[in-house]
Amino acid sequence: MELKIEHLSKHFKDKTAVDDVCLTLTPGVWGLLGANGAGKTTLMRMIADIMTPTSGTISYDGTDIHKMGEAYRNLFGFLPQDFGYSRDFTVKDYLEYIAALKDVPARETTKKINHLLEILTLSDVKNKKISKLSGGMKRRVGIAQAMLNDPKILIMDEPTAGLDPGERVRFRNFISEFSHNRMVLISTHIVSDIEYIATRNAIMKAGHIIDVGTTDELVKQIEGKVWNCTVPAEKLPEYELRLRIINQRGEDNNQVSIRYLADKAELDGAVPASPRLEDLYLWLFPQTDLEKEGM
Ligand SMILES: Nc1ncnc2c1ncn2[C@@H]1O[C@H](COP(=O)(O)OP(=O)(O)OP(=O)(O)O)[C@@H](O)[C@H]1O
Repeated sequence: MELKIEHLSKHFKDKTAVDDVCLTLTPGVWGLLGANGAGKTTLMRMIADIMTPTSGTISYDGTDIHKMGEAYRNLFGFLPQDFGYSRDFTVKDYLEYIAALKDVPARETTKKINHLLEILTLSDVKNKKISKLSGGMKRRVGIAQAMLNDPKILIMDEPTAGLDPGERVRFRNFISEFSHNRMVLISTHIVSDIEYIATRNAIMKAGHIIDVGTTDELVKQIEGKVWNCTVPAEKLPEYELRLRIINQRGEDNNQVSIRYLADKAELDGAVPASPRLEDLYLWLFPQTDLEKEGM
């Protein structure tokens, strides 16, 4: 089972949002990482077949998805950044409505909905109006609707936005289990949400996929560039100007433990740290770049 994206581009009037992207998705969880404006949403919308590419093709097991029509949609679940629902819908009514739209057989609908409500800890609010739910609950209703037809391909745009730490952990475990024999593509800029569950990651910058690999493969490129050091607190302002400090934690005796990115140690007593995906993300997307649109 594979989803092959070949030379896919999307041009808007004065903007190229996705630029000649080639990527082959295989079963497992795929993290799509990139800063704001990198083109993640545009790419996902084209994979979901709700936006027409300017050029390029997407094929599922060798068949162009446009030729598959309904058959492709039946394989597919999509959580957009903002999913639409009528203000008057209760959670249960809404999921029943989506199940009907997705041609889920009527005899399976109630069982499926109850199962998803339970896993996503929404059973207690199933008769509440969606408009009255918290942001995290609304997001979980969005996740439930995307999974109603048991999709073989599940695409989720920022699924963990608004989830609290407990909900994030449950989501990660749930998706990990669900991804067996399916393709799950998750876009996020919260790297820790996918670091431990992504089989592979694709990194997107300014419309291009700039790297693809397992977390271990990807972080190799910054081995020897991540450092830990404990420094006196009064030195911190000076070091903040000189170094790319990515984490700092106050210690006893007016000391601060810092983690920073640099080609060499720079400070006496610095020890190399094992690189993590978040370090790579910050290496590839320095804060100054993150503030610019399109990186
Ligand atoms: N309909 C549109 N018309 C014009 N430009 C667009 C349109 N949709 C997206 N863009 C531009 O294309 C670029 C990529 O946008 P996209 O939303 O795909 O990025 P993203 O990586 O999903 O960002 P975010 O994480 O903020 O959602 C941005 O510069 C955006 O302004």
